[in-house]
Amino acid sequence: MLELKSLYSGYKSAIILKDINISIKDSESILLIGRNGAGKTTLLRTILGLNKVIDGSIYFYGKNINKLKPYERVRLGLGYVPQGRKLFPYLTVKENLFTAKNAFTAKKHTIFPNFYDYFDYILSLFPSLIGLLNKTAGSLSGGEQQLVSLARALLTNPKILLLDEPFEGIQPSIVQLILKVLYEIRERFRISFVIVEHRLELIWELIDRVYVIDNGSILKEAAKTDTNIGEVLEYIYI
Ligand SMILES: Nc1ncnc2c1ncn2[C@@H]1O[C@H](COP(=O)(O)OP(=O)(O)OP(=O)(O)O)[C@@H](O)[C@H]1O
Repeated sequence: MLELKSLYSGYKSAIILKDINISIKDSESILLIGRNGAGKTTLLRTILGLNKVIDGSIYFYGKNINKLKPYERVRLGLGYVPQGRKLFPYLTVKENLFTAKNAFTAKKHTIFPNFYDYFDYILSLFPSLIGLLNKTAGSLSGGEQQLVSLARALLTNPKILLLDEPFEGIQPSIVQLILKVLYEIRERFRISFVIVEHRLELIWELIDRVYVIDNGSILKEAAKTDTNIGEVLEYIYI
């Protein structure tokens, strides 16, 4: 489904990611771990097109998407829940959620052909957002904003969802709600996840493979069922 081949990327001032090779099959999910500044966020941003590919390729269902703009990638099926939510603070919650509409209609949803039916379904997963629809996103708490960010990404109808530290600074009841939603959408729509998270106990059931990123390169990788998985997970403590 998603393949990164000898990928180099970074910022104008520096090459951060070096020779990244990752391959994700349909309905498979991965965890990215690594110390602060290792390049995890840069990797998610590069997959989404927010950082330019310097060398190498990104394939999505066999199509090279290197040159596509972020909105075009979202229309193909890449969803993103960025670190720090990145909502439009002066737009209402409803307006933030409706920014997903064009990406939704760009492709067929297997169960919900109509955006408004799908919108009602997604809202039913986040009942606490119903009373907040007309509030500005910037006036919400951090946890509520994270729910809006996740709901917005889901409304684009992603085939793969990139989640950058989705539980950072979130209270336990909202952490549990986010997990419940992720389990439900995985069961129902078989979507894949790329998760950056250091609290293994939260996401262990959701993932199939772990990659350790260090200084912009992949240092180790293992499937959950591999015998060396314990050795790979030790890097979470570094
Ligand atoms: N806008 C930028 N311009 C230049 N360098 C940047 C920029 N943003 C990040 N970097 C650098 O890129 C490197 C990787 O940062 P990145 O945010 O991808 O790491 P990370 O693994 O996600 O870290 P964390 O766990 O702290 O979120 C760091 O050295 C960082 O300083």
